[in-house]
Amino acid sequence: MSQLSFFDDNESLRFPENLLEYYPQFLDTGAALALMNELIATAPWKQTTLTIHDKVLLTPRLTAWYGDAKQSYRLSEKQLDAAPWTPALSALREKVEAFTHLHFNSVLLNYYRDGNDSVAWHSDNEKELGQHPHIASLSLGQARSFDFRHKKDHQQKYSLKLGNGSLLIMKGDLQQHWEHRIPKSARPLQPRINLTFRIIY
Ligand SMILES: O=C(O)CCC(=O)C(=O)O
Ligand SMILES: [Fe+2]
Repeated sequence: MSQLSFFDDNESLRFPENLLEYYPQFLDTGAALALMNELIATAPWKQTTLTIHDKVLLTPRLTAWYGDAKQSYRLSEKQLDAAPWTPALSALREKVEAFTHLHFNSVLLNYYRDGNDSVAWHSDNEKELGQHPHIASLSLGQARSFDFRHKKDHQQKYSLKLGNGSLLIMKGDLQQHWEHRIPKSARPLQPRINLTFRIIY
């Protein structure tokens, strides 16, 4: 499978390949859109809350969580119960595992309904994920910008468009030294679902 290069004419714009791999066509267009529509209709979507400066706000996206039995995981201080794998998500997990040679025991789904939905700067560095987690991130539907920046030097900043059917592998020191986000868009955008396959210890 072809991997998109992070090389640019300007050598300094090159993102370290030991931290990210991007495969634009992991799923074909039709399969990716069909899966998105199935997930929109069937996943146990929840909108959680977050507290900023003593204000309780709704998280600007919907989430759902699937995993092996007895899998529990603290996400943003919230204990989420993992739903059992569905046939479609089991098949997808097998495809991701065959490609990455990793075994994932859970998947977090994010549903961005339109350009107002987003995820703020963060890193996935919960201790349950281990020191240098491999996270396989599959995107369905609307292409969205994925920004990342160095935690100690925000000038070191990159952006990548995550297209329909693409697979992004996050690995190495990425969660330790970098943070990422999906920004809001002023333009009207179609729905997008992102699935992050994770290994919870
Ligand atoms: O939607 C995405 O591509 C990223 C989601 C994300 O960063 C997360 O779930 O931790
Ligand atoms: Fe993340």
